[in-house]
Amino acid sequence: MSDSLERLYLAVLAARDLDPATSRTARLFQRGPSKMAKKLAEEAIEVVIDAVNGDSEAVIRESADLLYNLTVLWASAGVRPEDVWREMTRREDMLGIAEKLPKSAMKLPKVASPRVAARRPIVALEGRTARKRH
Ligand SMILES: N=c1c2ncn([C@@H]3O[C@H](COP(=O)(O)OP(=O)(O)OP(=O)(O)O)[C@@H](O)[C@H]3O)c2ncn1[C@@H]1O[C@H](COP(=O)(O)O)[C@@H](O)[C@H]1O
Repeated sequence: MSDSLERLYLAVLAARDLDPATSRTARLFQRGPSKMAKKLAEEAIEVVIDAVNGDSEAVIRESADLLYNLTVLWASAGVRPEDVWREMTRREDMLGIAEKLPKSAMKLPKVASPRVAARRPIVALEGRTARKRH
């Protein structure tokens, strides 16, 4: 999926300078971040409504529109897809462990490389009772 989004992002960047009369993307850039944000919010609401209605086909279509409008907003905000993937990896490294660790074990190592510092130490779990002692 990230390949598709990255290709779309590059297409959006390329379309930014096209004629707004023929390019929706160029028109969105011409109208600015508030219009982009409005479209993104509209798409998010359409996804929600279709999901609540159990219309999975519509959820698929509106999700593609949502992702399109998201990449346009990323481009406008100077955010690249790889910036988002990096943050998702950071969370995957941390939250995947943090959900199981008792709070006392979540002290970051004092000195470490940025990537290691971002990871919480892995400790042997003593089962769910470990949480109750805090
Ligand atoms: N991936 C998309 C893409 N997905 C969705 N959309 C447009 O976004 C619309 C969905 O938003 P809306 O539901 O608000 O559409 P709408 O209600 O018809 O439009 P408005 O009345 O709200 O303006 C769709 O109808 C499409 O027209 C897209 N428009 C362009 N792209 C890609 O963006 C690149 C640049 O294309 P242009 O913008 O056409 O230059 C190309 O790679 C395109 O494939």
